[in-house]
Amino acid sequence: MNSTIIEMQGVSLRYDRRVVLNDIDFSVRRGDFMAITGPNGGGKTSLLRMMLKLLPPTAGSVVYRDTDGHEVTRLPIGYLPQKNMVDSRFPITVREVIASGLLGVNTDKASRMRRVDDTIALMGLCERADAAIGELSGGQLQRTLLGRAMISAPELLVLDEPLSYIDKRFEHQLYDIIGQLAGDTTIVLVSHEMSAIAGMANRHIIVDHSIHECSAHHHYVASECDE
Ligand SMILES: Nc1ncnc2c1ncn2[C@@H]1O[C@H](COP(=O)(O)OP(=O)(O)OP(=O)(O)O)[C@@H](O)[C@H]1O
Repeated sequence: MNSTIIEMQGVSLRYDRRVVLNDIDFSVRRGDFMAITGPNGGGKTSLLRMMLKLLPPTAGSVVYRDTDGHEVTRLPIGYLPQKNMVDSRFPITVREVIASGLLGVNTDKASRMRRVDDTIALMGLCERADAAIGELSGGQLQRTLLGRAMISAPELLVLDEPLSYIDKRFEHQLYDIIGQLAGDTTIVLVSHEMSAIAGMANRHIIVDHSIHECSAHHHYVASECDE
């Protein structure tokens, strides 16, 4: 089995003359739990968006590989974007948002509805299931989007700041959920609060216009991370 799922080669991203990411060579392997941190504006979200092929790099290539090592155009990916990238004025309910994570997944209606109900319960949203997303608190919206990202049990889960707006009680539940997925699901997670979640990851990355891979200990002290 080929373990590389995403391969980035010579990837750069520029806006006009401003270099956001410079000549990155980087692979995600199947089963990795990759924790990414770094300063504001360092390029973390841009890196994720290029990994997801939502943003084309200025130079270089992003390639997806199947388990035989063949290049494929698509992968089953669940994505939790940063909350500020979601338009909460859109007239759609919690249940509909979570169910939209199953679009393109081939299941019958009964099991689809069961999965939606189970995910709503897992995210602690039973009482808000039929609320419009514009009526939710920040944490409830975050849990709704997390439910959408996870409901299809994707091969790769990309989470941009999953802890933002989340209260302490759900934070611990989230660690349990992610802990259960880790190993079977490849996880790429961006967070500024690395304390608890970094301990669960097997790879630790600092993104500051380039990529530094470190030991877990060094994750807390970016300046020690020079290779
Ligand atoms: N569409 C755009 N046009 C111009 N510049 C952009 C655009 N999108 C992002 N940038 C710039 O690219 C840089 C990297 O942004 P990015 O959101 O990737 O950083 P980040 O590491 O995720 O930051 P944060 O920790 O604040 O979330 C920033 O300087 C940002 O202003």
